[in-house]
Amino acid sequence: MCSQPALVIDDTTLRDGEQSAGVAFSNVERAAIARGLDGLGVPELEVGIPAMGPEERESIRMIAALGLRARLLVWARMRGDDLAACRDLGVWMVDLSIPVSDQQIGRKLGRDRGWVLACIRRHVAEARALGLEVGVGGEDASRADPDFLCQVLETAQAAGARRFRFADTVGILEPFGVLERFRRLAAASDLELEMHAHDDLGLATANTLAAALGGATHANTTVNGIGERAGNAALEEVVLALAQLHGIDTGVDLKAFPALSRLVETASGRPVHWQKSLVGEGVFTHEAGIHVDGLMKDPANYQGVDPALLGREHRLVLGKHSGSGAVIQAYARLGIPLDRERALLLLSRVRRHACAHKRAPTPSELMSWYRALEAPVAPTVACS
Ligand SMILES: CC(=O)SCCNC(=O)CCNC(=O)[C@H](O)C(C)(C)COP(=O)(O)OP(=O)(O)OC[C@H]1O[C@@H](n2cnc3c(N)ncnc32)[C@H](O)[C@@H]1OP(=O)(O)O
Ligand SMILES: O=C(O)CCC(=O)C(=O)O
Repeated sequence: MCSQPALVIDDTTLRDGEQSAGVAFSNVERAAIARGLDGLGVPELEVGIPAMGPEERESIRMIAALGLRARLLVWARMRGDDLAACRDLGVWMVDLSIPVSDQQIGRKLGRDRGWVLACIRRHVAEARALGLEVGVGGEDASRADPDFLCQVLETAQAAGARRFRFADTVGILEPFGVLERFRRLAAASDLELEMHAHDDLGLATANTLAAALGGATHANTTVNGIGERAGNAALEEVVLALAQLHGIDTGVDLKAFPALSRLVETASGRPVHWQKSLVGEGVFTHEAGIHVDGLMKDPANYQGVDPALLGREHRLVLGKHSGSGAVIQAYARLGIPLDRERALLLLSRVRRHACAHKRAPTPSELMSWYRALEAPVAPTVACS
């Protein structure tokens, strides 16, 4: 029997990720993304919203028929019609979502806390009767009264839920507050606890890590961090940071991640920034002379993250900030040994080129500068 990883990734690229404004995956893309995630060993996938209609339900059925190893979840509002739409889809679990902050209970639904608890009692039991595992999605949990949140968890557990999803719906938490909140919830309940973080303040990954330290058993992620507004916690960041910083295993192997990242980038039409951590094209590319010198002596000098974990490698390029060592190395790769004097002459050529063109020189440009340097100087013809 497989043992459960120390923290279970429940990736929501196909639900919250697709909620990113303007994104709509085709069924072919949805299947490819699901397969890609499954291939990395992501154990849970949230794959859609059945209440959206027959096309969405068909797409969910199609993913369920792929025979993936991952357990599949769907998202639903906590109401009878949404739940009815979750029948016979071949999924394992439903996340029944209900607002838990007074703000949203009152100003979005026009209800009160008692109504929320009554809904949980009723609909969790109904979902269980349909043969579904149930997570209660606490929408806007970050703005909820902590005492009420404990009541929600107690009610959810008594009604037969196995999990509570803590949603920082508007992305306003910071790691210290998350740690405190999860410690309290973990002490108050036996439910699985899932963190759902948004990146409005650039803290989604940090908050997910804090939740893990505070007792979260599950975490929502998306590929490249796509999702509502500023997006969700990025799968690649959460997996790698949990492992590297806290020794927390998710069972997810990122060596093939760049291909999935590119697939989601293309299918979503949301370009990955050149400097986006771990997957950006430039994040293992080095130009500055001191860094390149240090890396050539020992990668550990300037390596915080091993690119091999993502199936990538360091790339050294020449530019305005290069040093002579990098020039010697670049010419050595072209089969040309350089002494330091020539390297310095060519370095000034490299710098002029970088300032004029804002890019690294090509091998043929390097060759032509070298040839110009080596060309015999034409004799000066004296004018009579
Ligand atoms: C924070 C999150 O990310 S939650 C997930 C959000 N995702 C989406 O909205 C994407 C998919 N959504 C949809 O396809 C549609 O919005 C649907 C099918 C869910 C609902 O469509 P419609 O019935 O036309 O309603 P519409 O979207 O205009 O408004 C949402 C309704 O849901 C209600 N609602 C919102 N959350 C909940 C909840 N957790 N439980 C019960 N009702 C809820 C709202 O009060 C509103 O109802 P009202 O019209 O009676 O005031
Ligand atoms: O209630 C949930 O399941 C979480 C919904 C969500 O995506 C959010 O609140 O950001």
